[in-house]
Amino acid sequence: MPVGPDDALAVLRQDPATTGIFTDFDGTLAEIVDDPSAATPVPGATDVLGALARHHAVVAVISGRPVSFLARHLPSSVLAVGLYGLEVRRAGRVEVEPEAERWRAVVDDAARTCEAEGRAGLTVEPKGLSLTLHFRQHPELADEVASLARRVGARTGLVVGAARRSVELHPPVAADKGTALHGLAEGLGAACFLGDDRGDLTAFRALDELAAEGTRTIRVAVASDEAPAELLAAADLTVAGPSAAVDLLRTLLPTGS
Ligand SMILES: O=P(O)(O)OC[C@H]1O[C@H](O[C@H]2O[C@H](CO)[C@@H](O)[C@H](O)[C@H]2O)[C@H](O)[C@@H](O)[C@@H]1O
Repeated sequence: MPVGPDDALAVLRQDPATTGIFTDFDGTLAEIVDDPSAATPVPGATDVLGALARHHAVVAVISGRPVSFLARHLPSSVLAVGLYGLEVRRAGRVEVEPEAERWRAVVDDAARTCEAEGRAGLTVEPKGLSLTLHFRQHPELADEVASLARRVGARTGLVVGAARRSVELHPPVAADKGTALHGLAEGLGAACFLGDDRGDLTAFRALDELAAEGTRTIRVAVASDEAPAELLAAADLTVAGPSAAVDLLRTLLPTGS
């Protein structure tokens, strides 16, 4: 018999002390906005994450953003995993994937090249160990930005990935949202991940691996007209947007908290 949303989420409520809550940031906790620096969690997001962190084994935001950005928006009790797993803020300290560190100068150089060679309208977001090339406000630049990213990637060794109305360049290091989630959730009784974009698929796949190891898992997709079909197809549940994602998270709080 098919289970409804409430039944699916019940596995996340049974034992908070052995349950991990993992979520993406942009498009999941924050509405998508034109200016990347203006993104902010929707009302209630920060409070619910802080409340969940009081009861659950681990609550983490796993994002393409740097932890310096996430830290400004999240309570310190919430683990911030930045740059698709290259950075973690734990107990106020930032740990960086050692293999990625030597790419910092390469990323700086790539950001300068993109600023110099990109057409007016391209927004370059340097993030330390990776960078994002945004064309949300100029969709006509999409192909040109993709080709600039491929060119810079080929010259520098950085790996190109697509994101919502943007292209990203990452160090060729074996880290992504999936490896981050797997490392944090291993051994837990239950875990979920909420995400909206293709970069979140690795986290869904990590949940598949954890499920094979015995963890009860839930994948939540945040729908939008930019959501990849593969993400929606892989989800156990779909919510309409960030406010609905926060409503879902609120239902995971123990009664009376
Ligand atoms: O993993 P996430 O937390 O989803 O972060 C992914 C990227 O999100 C940001 O870009 C996206 O959101 C912007 C603000 O709404 C929007 O303008 C842009 O079009 C989206 O691609 C962020 O700027 C990137 O650094 C993150 O990697």
